[in-house]
Parts: sequence; structure tokens; C-alpha cells
Amino acid sequence: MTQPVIEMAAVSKRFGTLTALDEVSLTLNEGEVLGLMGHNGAGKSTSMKLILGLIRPSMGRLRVFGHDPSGAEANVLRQRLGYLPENVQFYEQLSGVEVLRYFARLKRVDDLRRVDALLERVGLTHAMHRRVKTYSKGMRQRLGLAQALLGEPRLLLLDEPTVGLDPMASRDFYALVDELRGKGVSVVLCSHVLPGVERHIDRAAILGQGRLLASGTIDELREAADLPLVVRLRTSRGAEDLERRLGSVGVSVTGAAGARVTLAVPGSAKIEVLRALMTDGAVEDVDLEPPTLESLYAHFDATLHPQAAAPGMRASESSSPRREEANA
Ligand SMILES: Nc1ncnc2c1ncn2[C@@H]1O[C@H](COP(=O)(O)OP(=O)(O)OP(=O)(O)O)[C@@H](O)[C@H]1O
Repeated sequence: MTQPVIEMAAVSKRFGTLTALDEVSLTLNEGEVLGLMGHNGAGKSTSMKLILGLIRPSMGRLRVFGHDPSGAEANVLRQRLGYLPENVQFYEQLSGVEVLRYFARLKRVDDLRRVDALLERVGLTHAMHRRVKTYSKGMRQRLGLAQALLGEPRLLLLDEPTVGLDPMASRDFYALVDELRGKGVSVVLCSHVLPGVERHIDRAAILGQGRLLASGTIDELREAADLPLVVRLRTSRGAEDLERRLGSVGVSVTGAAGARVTLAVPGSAKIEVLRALMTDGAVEDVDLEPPTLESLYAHFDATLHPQAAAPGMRASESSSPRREEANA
């Protein structure tokens, strides 16, 4: 087993009396992509800053590539890291290529041809000589991404990376993440929750009020949350009739409009319900949707405020959120 890229063991960070992170344990291995999710103030940026060595833990043990990120090795370590901050800011009077050359010198990237290649990689070649003040939000975000990729980092920390990107640019961004992962680069993607992100991450960690509410692969989170599957039907059978037939295995109707009916089906009853639907001559079409990352996030986040949980998103009585290491 190779050494983890990030090891956080019971890391806490306090700012005065405020506990921004509370005994968080996480591990990230080479070539893995971790989605770090959480509400505003959950502790995502604090985690990033700790990993970057910009701040130190108040308690716990943190290692990045086996070293203390704010210790004696900090400068060497930073050469291996790429960081896209949440609100990326540049010198407005400089052109895109000048900005990137400036950051390249700071990062001691000698081969300035890399700058042109990176601008091309993020689709900014056409605007590289224009001043940054003329750039749109999405163009600034692309420039920020190019800056993060300078020096071919082995660990990328990306804070809200797709904010400001249009759908095509977001797609290109995720293609880039997939490509980097394929090359063994580790990535932390920090977000509130990004639609479509689940296909591109190996694991998710959900923070809430500084605590790790849940972590694991999407399948592990689904198992822990035990949320119902959404089954959409086209059927001539009425919703009430369906509920009467399937209610005994915990199925409920959550929506009905004409021939279209939506069911919430407990995971444990999935096969039994599908069998019943397949042999039901009145059913013309079936779509099955396992819990999405968004619904898993909402589930675990709701455990912070159980009384405010939305119906169907409530913490299941049989399972409590897991607080464990991400690679458990
Ligand atoms: N330097 C600081 N001094 C005091 N409090 C801080 C400092 N940095 C962060 N905090 C507090 O720590 C908590 C976690 O902040 P953090 O920036 O990590 O949240 P976040 O999850 O990144 O939120 P967002 O999604 O809004 O960016 C917040 O309550 C924040 O106010």
C-alpha cells in the first residue's frame, strides 16, 4: 500500500472560541478524487487551507505526502500542490498570458511554453493577450484552473471549480479531472453540491458545522443513508391501486399525474417491486433512480437539524450517519 496523499486524523481547527473543524479524519490516496461537500461555513475552505499549510491544526495529525504541510518541508510540498481558490482574483491590468507567466515564475516553472499549452488546455488561447479585466467570470475561472495546473501538481485542491462555467465548460472541466485522475493526480473538489459531480469522484465527504457527517464511496453513502429509490412508471393502474398492492413492502406513491406515477421504494424491496411491476400488464414503462449525491447530501445535512428534514429525506430510523475515515 502506497502512502496516502492526505492523512487527516482527528484534526480540529479553532479560531478563538469558534470550532471550524471538529476532529475530522480523512484519507486521500494517489489518483483519487474526493468531493468535499458542506453548507456555507461547514469547514471546507478551512480544510483546504490546512492541507495547503496556510494554517495549522489546533489538534490532531495532518500529513500531506507524508509531511507536515506547515512544517519545514512546506515550500517543497507546495511545488506538488495546485490550488484554485473559491474567489479567484488576478491583476486586472495584465493579460491572461502575463498573469500565468507571473504565477509560473512564482511556482518556479522554468519552461514558459507550458503556459501557452495550459492556456490552450483551458480554452483561453484566443483571449490570452487580452487584459484580465475584460474576462468574463467563466474565463477568469478557466485562468484560475490553468494557474492551479502550473508545475504539474500531484495534488489539486479546487474550491467551487465550476462556479461561473457554462455547461460545456463544466463538461470540459470534468473531462480534465478524469484525465488527471487517470495520470495518478489526486484531487479534492470542494463544493456545496455539484449536479453531475458523482460520476467524477471516487469518494465524498460531507461536512456539517465542522464535523464529518459522512464519508465513503457513493455506494457506501447510499447504504448508510438507506434512502428509498425513486421509481417512475407509466401505467394505466391508478396510484391508489399501486399503493395498495405494494404498500406491504414499504412502497409509497410520491407523485401521480395522469398515467405517470412516482414511487418511493425501500432499497430492501427493490427486486420484489421490480418483479411485481415487470409482470404487471398495466405497466408500460419503468425508470429507476438510485439516490443521487444531492439527496444523500440533503439526508446527511438534515441530521444536523432533524426537525427541519424534508419528508422522504429524513434520517432513517435504522441508520445513523457514519463518522468514519473516508477509506473505511
Ligand atoms: N480566519 C478565520 N477567523 C475566524 N473564523 C474563521 C476564519 N476562517 C474561517 N472561519 C470560520 O470557520 C467556519 C468555517 O469556515 P470555512 O470558510 O471553512 O467554511 P466553508 O465550508 O468553506 O464555507 P463556504 O461554503 O461559505 O465557503 C466559519 O464559521 C467561518 O466563519
